[in-house]
Amino acid sequence: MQVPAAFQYETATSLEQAIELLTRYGPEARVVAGGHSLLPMMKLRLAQPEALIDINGLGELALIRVDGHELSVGAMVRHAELLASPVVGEHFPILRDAELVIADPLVRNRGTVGGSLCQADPSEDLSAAFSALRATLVAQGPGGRRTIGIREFFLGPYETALDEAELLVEIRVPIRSHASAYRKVERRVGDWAVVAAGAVLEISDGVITQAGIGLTAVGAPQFVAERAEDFLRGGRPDDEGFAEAGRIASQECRPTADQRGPVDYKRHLVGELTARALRAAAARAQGQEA
Ligand SMILES: Cc1cc2nc3c(=O)[nH]c(=O)nc-3n(C[C@H](O)[C@H](O)[C@H](O)COP(=O)(O)OP(=O)(O)OC[C@H]3O[C@@H](n4cnc5c(N)ncnc54)[C@H](O)[C@@H]3O)c2cc1C
Repeated sequence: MQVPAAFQYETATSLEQAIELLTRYGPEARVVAGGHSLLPMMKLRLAQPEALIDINGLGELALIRVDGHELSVGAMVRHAELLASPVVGEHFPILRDAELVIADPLVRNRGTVGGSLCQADPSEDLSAAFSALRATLVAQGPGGRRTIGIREFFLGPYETALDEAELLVEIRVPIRSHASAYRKVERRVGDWAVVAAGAVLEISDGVITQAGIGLTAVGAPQFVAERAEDFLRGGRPDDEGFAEAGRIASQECRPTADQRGPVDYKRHLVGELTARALRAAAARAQGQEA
């Protein structure tokens, strides 16, 4: 049986206390949220924190709110809560689509939105979905609060822009007129993505004024396909343009061969899923369910 190395365990009762504990224990301390990523890594001894700071008691981080014209998702919101949220379903179908295919109900009941982003796993679905939405992340540390654009948050696999004693507090996304969708291929239900693509479209007078394309599991820098986004902006939302955007996305990502498939297959999936997500988003913009 795999067991983690010994560690100190602390329960934070406030955000301030969590930051104080992180500061006191230093670089060898980690916060634990749902524990679904961290604990398996500890059991495999890939992570050996000297102290775990449990933030499950921080109810202030577990809210989904509409704040002015923005959706605010607390870092401790569970996957299942994001999936069940009516405001998320109405304004951000890309998040609902993604949550429907993340793991299984056991993981979704416990795993958190903040933990998913902070883990920065290259195959994480929410990282791609929130990157397509150009979300803003709010972090808090000993020096106070700061905001980080999600496209500056991911520094590389398992690496983020958070400072040592900083916590991710909330994720903010403007509620504006846009349409979105997420499409994933997995080997079996509940598995990590072979490839997944998310699309966000803002359309005005029949022209695309802004586009977001998020990709996961294919080494796309910051989980996005920027050249495909540039191509779409200013064009018409039609099948031909979507297929070309998919082709560009398939060229700009950097998949590697693994047990989920060879590089060519993954590039093909990127093209296909990007086009499908764009078509589904465009259909939703016209009030059709996709
Ligand atoms: C069987 C299984 C299947 C899965 N399938 C999928 C899938 O299909 N798609 C997918 O996207 N994901 C999948 N996951 C991953 C799952 O989404 C994540 O494990 C989980 O949501 C991470 O959140 P957590 O709350 O469990 O994080 P934890 O494991 O508690 O933490 C992860 C990391 O983030 C840090 N952290 C957590 N919260 C904060 C915070 N607020 N501020 C700063 N740092 C923080 C921790 O210190 C740790 O380093 C799967 C996981 C499992 C176990």
